[in-house]
Amino acid sequence: MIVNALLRAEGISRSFGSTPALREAGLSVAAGEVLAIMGPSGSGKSTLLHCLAGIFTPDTGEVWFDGRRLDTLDDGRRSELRRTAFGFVFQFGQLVPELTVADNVALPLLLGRTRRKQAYARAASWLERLELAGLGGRRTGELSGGQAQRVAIARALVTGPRVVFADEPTGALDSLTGEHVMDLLVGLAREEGATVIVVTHDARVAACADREVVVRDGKVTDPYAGVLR
Ligand SMILES: Nc1ncnc2c1ncn2[C@@H]1O[C@H](COP(=O)(O)OP(=O)(O)OP(=O)(O)O)[C@@H](O)[C@H]1O
Repeated sequence: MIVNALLRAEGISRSFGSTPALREAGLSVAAGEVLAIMGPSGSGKSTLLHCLAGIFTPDTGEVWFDGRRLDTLDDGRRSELRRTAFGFVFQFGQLVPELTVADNVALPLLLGRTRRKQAYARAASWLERLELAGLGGRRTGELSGGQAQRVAIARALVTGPRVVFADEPTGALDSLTGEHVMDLLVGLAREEGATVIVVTHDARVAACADREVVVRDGKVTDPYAGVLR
């Protein structure tokens, strides 16, 4: 197993009503690792991601982040941890349409009480890194799918997160655009030393990862497959 894992799930189970989504799933993720979670539709990938990120709490089992139990933190502490240590990229619908691109990227910093001027300066620098310079004043509805996903990546990375959670980040994009978006996400996260956990159906997306695990029937089939350390 991974010694000193940054993030670890141990025997986590979670049901929705009578539907079991996770059945004693286990997974360890090392700091700086880029991990792909694959598996059939309905196998429990998103539920696992949400439990690792503290969005859902498992019914049983434990989740540890950086040596601390995450699943037993109260809602306020878990949302603070999500805001400060984690970044999120979803398939779509994550940007606030009433706000401009720059507002969307600056938002997590403003919520964390960074001063306005500094927040917008950092947002502008991240927009540039994501090849979006000049688009800061646009409304998100005026963007292409690939541009919107790059804005979402800028927003996920602007706070300097330890872990970026991505759920089908290229699911709504054509394959060439998806590849470009993935290259930017993985490249920039590596530059920043962030860990990336990406749920995907796409083998080309998984190929960007250091390691790939498969979820089947609510379990990680071989949680240490491909572990090098
Ligand atoms: N909010 C929910 N309410 C009820 N059932 C849910 C909910 N979320 C997930 N489930 C059920 O839990 C199981 C696992 O779902 P999950 O979304 O984790 O799978 P997945 O592998 O991510 O699927 P997909 O690849 O299709 O997105 C499925 O049977 C699903 O129907």
